[in-house]
Amino acid sequence: NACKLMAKQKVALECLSYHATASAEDTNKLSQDIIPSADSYNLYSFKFHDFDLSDEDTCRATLRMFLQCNLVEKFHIPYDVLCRWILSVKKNYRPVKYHNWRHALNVAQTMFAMLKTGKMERFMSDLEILGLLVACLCHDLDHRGTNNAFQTKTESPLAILYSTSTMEHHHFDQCVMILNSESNNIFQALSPCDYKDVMRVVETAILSTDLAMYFKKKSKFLELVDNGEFDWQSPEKKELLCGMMMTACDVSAIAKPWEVQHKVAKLVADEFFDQGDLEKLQLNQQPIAMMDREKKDELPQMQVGFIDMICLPLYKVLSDTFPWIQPLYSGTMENRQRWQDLAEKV
Ligand SMILES: CCCOc1ccc(S(=O)(=O)N2CCN(C)CC2)cc1-c1nc(CC)cc(=O)[nH]1
Ligand SMILES: [Zn+2]
Repeated sequence: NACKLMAKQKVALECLSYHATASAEDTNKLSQDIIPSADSYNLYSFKFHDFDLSDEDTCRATLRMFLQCNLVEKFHIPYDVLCRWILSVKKNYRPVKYHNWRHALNVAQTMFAMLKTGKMERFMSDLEILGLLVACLCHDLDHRGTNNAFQTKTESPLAILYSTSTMEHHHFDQCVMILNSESNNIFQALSPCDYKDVMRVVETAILSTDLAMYFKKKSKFLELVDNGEFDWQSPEKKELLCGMMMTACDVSAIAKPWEVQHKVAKLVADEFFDQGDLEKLQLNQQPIAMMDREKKDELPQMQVGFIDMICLPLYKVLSDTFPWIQPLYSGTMENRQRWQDLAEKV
C-alpha cells in the first residue's frame, strides 16, 4: 500500500545518502589535521587560485574559512560534523571539467574575500554569512556538465521535476539531502527559527545562481542603488544583495590574473564543447556557438561579450556601493583587454 511504498522510498533515500556521504576514515583524518592559516592559503585575496592545492588542502582551506568567520563557535557546529559535511559536499560533485568541487571552492573563497577583504561582512548577520558560505560550497552540487536548456531538450528527469532553474533546484535538493544525512547536519544546534532562516538564505542564494535570473535581479538592484538605498537591512533588499553577491562569486574567475582566467576559460569551454558534442550526436541538433567546438575561434569575442553583458555591469554596481570589492572590477577590465587583443588577432 502507499504507506509501505513511502517507507521503501525513505529507506532507499537513506541508503542513497549513506553512499553519497563521507567515510568515517576520511572524516577522522580531516578532523585530526592541522589547519594552516588563511594567509598560507591566500584566502583573503581576490587573486586566489586552487591549482597548487591537493584535495586534502581544499578541505582544510574550507575548514579555515569557517574557523576564520567564527562560525563553529557562533553556531555550536560539532567539529567532526563540519569535517564530515565538507567531505560529503566534495564527494557529491562530479568530476566534470568545470562545474566540479574546485569551482565550488573558488566561489566560496571569493565570497570569503568579499566579506573580509571587501568589508561586506559588516552588512551581514552571522546567520547570513553562514548561509552564504554554505550556499557557495553547495551551489553546483551534482552538476552533470550540461545546462538547463539541455535538461529540457533531453526531457531529463530533472527537467520533469523542475521546469525553471532546473539545475539550481537540483543543487539545492542535493544540499538538503546531505544536511539530512546521518551526522552531516552542520545546522543541528540552531534554533528552529534560525534553522528556517538559514535554509531560506541558502535556498534563495543557490537559486539566484541561475544566470537567467540575473538580468531580472540586476535591474531591480540598479533601481534601489539609483534611489540611493543604503540600508540593506530590509529582507527583500538583503535577499537581492545576497543574490548579486552569489553571481559575483560564481563568475569571479573572469576577474582573476590572466594566467588563471585563461586556464579556467579553457575548462569552461571544454565542458561547453562536450555538451555541444552530445547535442550533435545524441540529439542531432546544431549547438549554440558557445558550445560548438567548430567555432572555438569565436571564443575570445564571446568572452568580451560575457564581460560587457554580465560581469562588468555587476561588478560596477556592486563596487559603487561597496568600494573595497573594486579589485573584481579592475581584474575583469584587465582580462577584457586580453580577450579583445586575442579577438582582433584571429
Ligand atoms: C569560455 C567559453 C565561452 O564562455 C562563454 C561564452 C558566451 C557567454 S555569454 O555571456 O555570451 N552567454 C551566457 C549566457 N548563455 C545563456 C548564453 C551565452 C558566456 C561564456 C562564459 N560563461 C561562463 C559562466 C559559466 C564563464 C566564462 O568564462 N564564459
Ligand atoms: Zn557555479
